[in-house]
Amino acid sequence: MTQSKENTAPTAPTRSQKEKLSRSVHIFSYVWRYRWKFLLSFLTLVLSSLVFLVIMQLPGEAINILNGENKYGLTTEEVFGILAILLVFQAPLSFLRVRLQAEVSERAMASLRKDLYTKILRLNIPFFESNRVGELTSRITNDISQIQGVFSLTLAEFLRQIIILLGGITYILVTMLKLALVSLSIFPVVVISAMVFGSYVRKMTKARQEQLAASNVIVEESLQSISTVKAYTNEAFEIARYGKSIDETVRISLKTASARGIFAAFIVTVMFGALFYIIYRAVLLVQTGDLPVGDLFSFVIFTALIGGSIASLGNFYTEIVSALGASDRVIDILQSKETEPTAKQQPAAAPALEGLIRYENVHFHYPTRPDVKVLKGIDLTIQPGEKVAIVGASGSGKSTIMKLLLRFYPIAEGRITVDGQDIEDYPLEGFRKNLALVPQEVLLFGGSIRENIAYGDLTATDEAIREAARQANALDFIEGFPEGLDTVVGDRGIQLSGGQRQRVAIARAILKNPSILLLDEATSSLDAESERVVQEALNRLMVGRTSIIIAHRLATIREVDRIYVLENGTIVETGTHAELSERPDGAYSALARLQFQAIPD
Ligand SMILES: Nc1ncnc2c1ncn2[C@@H]1O[C@H](COP(=O)(O)OP(=O)(O)OP(=O)(O)O)[C@@H](O)[C@H]1O
Repeated sequence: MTQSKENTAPTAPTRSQKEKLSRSVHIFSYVWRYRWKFLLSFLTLVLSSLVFLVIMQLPGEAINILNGENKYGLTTEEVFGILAILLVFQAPLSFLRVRLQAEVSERAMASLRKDLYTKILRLNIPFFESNRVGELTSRITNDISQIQGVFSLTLAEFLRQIIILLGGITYILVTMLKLALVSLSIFPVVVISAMVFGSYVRKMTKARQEQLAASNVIVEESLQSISTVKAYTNEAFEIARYGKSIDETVRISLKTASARGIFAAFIVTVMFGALFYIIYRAVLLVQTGDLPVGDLFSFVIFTALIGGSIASLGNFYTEIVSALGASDRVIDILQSKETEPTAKQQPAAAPALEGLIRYENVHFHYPTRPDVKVLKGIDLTIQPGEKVAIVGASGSGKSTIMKLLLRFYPIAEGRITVDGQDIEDYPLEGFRKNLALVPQEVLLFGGSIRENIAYGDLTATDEAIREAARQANALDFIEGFPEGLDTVVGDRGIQLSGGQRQRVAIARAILKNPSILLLDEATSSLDAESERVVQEALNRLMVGRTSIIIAHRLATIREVDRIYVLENGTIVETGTHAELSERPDGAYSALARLQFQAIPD
């Protein structure tokens, strides 16, 4: 039961911003690995911002010199000379800053992405059942991009704007106190009202994004199962669903646009109104001789800089807050405890198993559905090299028996032993190396056929891959393609038929050379010829290995050593095909009759 509780992670618990901030230290540790470059980039940022502030004072000073009111005792040539030197000086600073920031953020986020992916792959199967794959991918792509945005740009720009803000205020306070006091009494009012307004607009923008994301999910889902959509002629239904969702996006967008429009009008009127009022006061000061004209010029420049930096702070705040949310979600996964034991925790050596399999009173329910008992006391013994089949109605628990042997889930009660030892006691990776699974629906990875076969043994030689393909009866059709083993399959390549895909999967299993073989027979029947070549390949694959076959068609399992008939999670009959067929009232005969009726040929 505790298991199922844990499974609800990582649909993040709501945390306060403060908690998120302290948790994000973990993400910061990735950046801190490059601390010298990180600090150097900040140093160049501070320097270039200060240089920028100095540069901005010089045009005003030039005007003061024109009017004979110069403050620093410099000539026009000297002012422009300093300007030129500063411009040249800031050039390498700017370059270094951009380059260092990119380097730190790219490298740090690359390590974070790798760690996150490693972690996700090590999570156990129940975790994947309680989390949508789309959400997990979005952690690696969108969330980390958002965090990267903060480290590559936002933090630096934020700091730069703060420096400009503080530097600018200090400058006008020191050089023109009276005027500064006028503007500082007006600015905060404007800024605070802008911020309140801004936060409303941001909230609406977020709602729009979420609605748009919901629409995209519709596109994604329908395209993923496009053949189902078409087979059920549900195009019109999907179009209507998408249309409705998009219309909602438009509605929210327009509401946001109204708010943004009012905001824009407000900013233009109030901000510029305030600015002009301040300039008006400044002109009065010039008229009374209290302010040099050049200072008025500088004042306008600095007020604009201060205004600009205040306006940008709100945006940075939003970006930082949403990156905190993103990092919180990433950390949830990084710290999730639902991992499989890795080689680091257990000795990695792969035991060479004989393949004596024993289920002892195995009871099981899925962690996500603790109330539904799927297996109710399974007992069975399979000798090394034996071939057995499990048959039974859909949902009776056949696949579950296999999944337990693969150690996808912890067993509730009872145990499974292989070669006399509890499977839980073997190092997981080493244990699984002894098993190969040929699944019902073979999904190939995008890539060449060669890569797909080599998935069974990444170190296999070309010769071994070819031999495996030959034994799997796959070499002929592979060589029929102009590119042979290098033929690309999957989304961007050629689509293989069901029988061809199965033979690639068989070749993969042959290459893995396991002592235990798990065959989940395809439900969809192949045509007679494909069926024959696939069956032949399977027979070859099973020689000398303990094999468990989930059979959907009884015709394919006449030759097995033993058949187990499963009903509602219990084994109700055991025997060879001949033995079981002799019991006309038995469960096996009933299944056989059902199939005979279903396929009347
Ligand atoms: N991941 C899962 N989470 C929760 N319940 C599951 C899960 N997988 C299977 N079940 C349930 O467990 C029961 C047994 O499923 P299982 O897949 O083992 O049956 P099966 O005999 O292999 O069926 P089929 O012949 O249709 O493949 C079913 O009631 C199913 O709904």
